[in-house]
Amino acid sequence: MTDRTTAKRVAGEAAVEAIDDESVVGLGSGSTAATAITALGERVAAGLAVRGVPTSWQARQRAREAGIPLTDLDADRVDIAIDGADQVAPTALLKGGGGAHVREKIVDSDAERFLVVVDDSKVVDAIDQPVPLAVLPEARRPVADAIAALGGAAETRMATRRDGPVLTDDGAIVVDAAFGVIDDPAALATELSAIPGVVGHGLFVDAADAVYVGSADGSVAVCDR
Ligand SMILES: O=C(CO)[C@H](O)[C@H](O)COP(=O)(O)O
Repeated sequence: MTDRTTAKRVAGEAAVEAIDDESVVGLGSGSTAATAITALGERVAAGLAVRGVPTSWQARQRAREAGIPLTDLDADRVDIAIDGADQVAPTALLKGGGGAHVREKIVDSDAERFLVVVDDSKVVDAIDQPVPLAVLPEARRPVADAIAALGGAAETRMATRRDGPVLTDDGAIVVDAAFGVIDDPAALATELSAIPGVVGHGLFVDAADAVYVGSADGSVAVCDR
């Protein structure tokens, strides 16, 4: 097991301890959130009564395998969501490495409490990785032009196992928009949301209630936000 794997697992397991009986739980996407789904499945097997709301096809499959009963946002409000992130800065998260950021934002923002689980390599002073966008396919070129007008550079994320772009669970293409170091994530988030054809973006501003940061030595730092 790699150091990074241990760090992710302990963060996921620690966050799952915060889930109360009878909760509706947002189930995040990605490898770190997967450790929380596994740990939650173990608590369900031990008698915890919860219902999960998956943030992606992947999360749904993992939850089924873990034995977690599922519900949806029509039927239930989310009490607590646990999700990963690609970067964690003081006032914002970057998400969408797996292209699930639109559904993740819907579920995570519906939650009464949103817990982020990361290994310690994800904590940064400022977000500097490209921002994933979910874009309607017809809007690819106009969105790229709008990103350029904001001083960024847009690159369509291509699939590795087939010819064509990466598609989200909802059929949007994923465009990664590079801006270098993002000094004002709130302002950029507003600008990205206003671009026609952008279904959603991976900047989550002031969204987390707590961040669980796992380390390779098995320790977890919990940072309330
Ligand atoms: O936002 C996400 C998917 O869209 C993931 O939560 C994010 O990419 C982190 O993934 P991992 O825990 O595998 O590093």
